[in-house]
Amino acid sequence: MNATAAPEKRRWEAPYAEASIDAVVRVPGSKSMTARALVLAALASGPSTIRRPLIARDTHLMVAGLRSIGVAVDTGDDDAWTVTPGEFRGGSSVDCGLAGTVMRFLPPVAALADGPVAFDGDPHARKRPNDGVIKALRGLGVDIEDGGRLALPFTVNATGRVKGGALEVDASKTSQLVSALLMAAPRFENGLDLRHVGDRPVPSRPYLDMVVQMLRQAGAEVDDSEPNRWRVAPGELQGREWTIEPDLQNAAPFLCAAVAAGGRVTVEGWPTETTQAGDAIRDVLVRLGARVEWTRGGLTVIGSAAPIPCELDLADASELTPCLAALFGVSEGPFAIRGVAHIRGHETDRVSALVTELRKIGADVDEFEDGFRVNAGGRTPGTWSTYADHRMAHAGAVAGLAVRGLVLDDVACVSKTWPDFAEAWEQAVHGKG
Ligand SMILES: O=C(O)C1=C[C@@H](OP(=O)(O)O)[C@@H](O)[C@H](O)C1
Ligand SMILES: C=C(OP(=O)(O)O)C(=O)O
Repeated sequence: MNATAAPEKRRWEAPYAEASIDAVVRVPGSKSMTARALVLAALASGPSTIRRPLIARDTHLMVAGLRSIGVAVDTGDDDAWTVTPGEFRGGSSVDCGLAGTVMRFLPPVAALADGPVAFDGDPHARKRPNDGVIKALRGLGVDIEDGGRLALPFTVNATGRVKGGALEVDASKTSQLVSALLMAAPRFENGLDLRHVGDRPVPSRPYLDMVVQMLRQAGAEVDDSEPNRWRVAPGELQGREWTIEPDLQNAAPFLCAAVAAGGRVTVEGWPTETTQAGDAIRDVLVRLGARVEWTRGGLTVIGSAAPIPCELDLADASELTPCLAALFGVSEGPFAIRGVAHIRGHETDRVSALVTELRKIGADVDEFEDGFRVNAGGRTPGTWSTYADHRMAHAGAVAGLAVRGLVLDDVACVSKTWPDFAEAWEQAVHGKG
């Protein structure tokens, strides 16, 4: 199997919860930390080791992209990848798949190569917003050929140097624009003084804490003391050893299962301190009435009889939207999720996709520009479409716990961040996890 290719579709009947759940789950490494560790390692002046990396399509695409511009990445040991940086080569091409991290993080790195680097991706990747990255690099003096599309496919006509300096961007469509520029900034001649000037705030802000923390760990000087402004001094990044935390976004559907089906779910190795946005699921589940406890094995959630109605603003943790929407879609309600207009630009238009699928299972749902309200849940069986989006598959799995006979039209899309998700889910629902 080609680990970077879009997977062949696979239908899957989501397991129905005949009884309450009692599972212990080990989730793979964080996509966002693995992506940042790879990029920072490539930009460093010496070799790095990445322990417990996420092994999935998005991180394989990142590795392949880095290799194509001349970075040596050894992925022979699943528990420790090693990265040996080199001069960035032009005359190469990068497949972004459907990975936001690849299509945003690699163009500023490629701008430091000695010639053109071409970027393209899956059909839907061409529809995801990338005007921010293209405009920002142009603002820094980098030539980009995009046929006027301001989106994939495009070519970065790199000359080996980026001047850097002051730059204003509108990062309201994706926080990844800021992360991308900050990581490459120490290698810009004048560093970077970046300001977000959009009308709407930057979404998914914990990811900015993550990038700043990881940059500092690699030896960069970063000043983020002013809101919406980040200053990065020019300088060398150090190679180092990175240890990747478990992915809390991917843990969230399992924790939601304890509420949807009743019972208890423990996620092993939950970090007590983290910059991961997915950590917000703990507070959300408490608000819904679940018990959330630290246990020696990790974090345990014990589901309540029925989730307590509420309205959530998930602007900072919007990847939780699909699995929570599914939980709400099979519960009494009402529940609302707001502040997530930007997820219309994720792997699919998630607001529209969730509203469509929840209505198919019989839920009464109102759609807003920035979210939706589930007035009452439903339990009608049928086909749940996943739109090539891993988190729509996670959502279908959560809904399927309560809807007997719910069939996902494709579960293979989970390969983006967790190729074995369906097996782990079946194990959690049917057997002792
Ligand atoms: O920087 C990152 O690793 C990510 C930032 C977020 O992107 P958006 O700001 O586009 O939501 C998040 O949704 C994505 O899955 C990962
Ligand atoms: C939005 C997501 O991914 P990406 O990194 O492709 O933006 C996601 O994983 O939910």
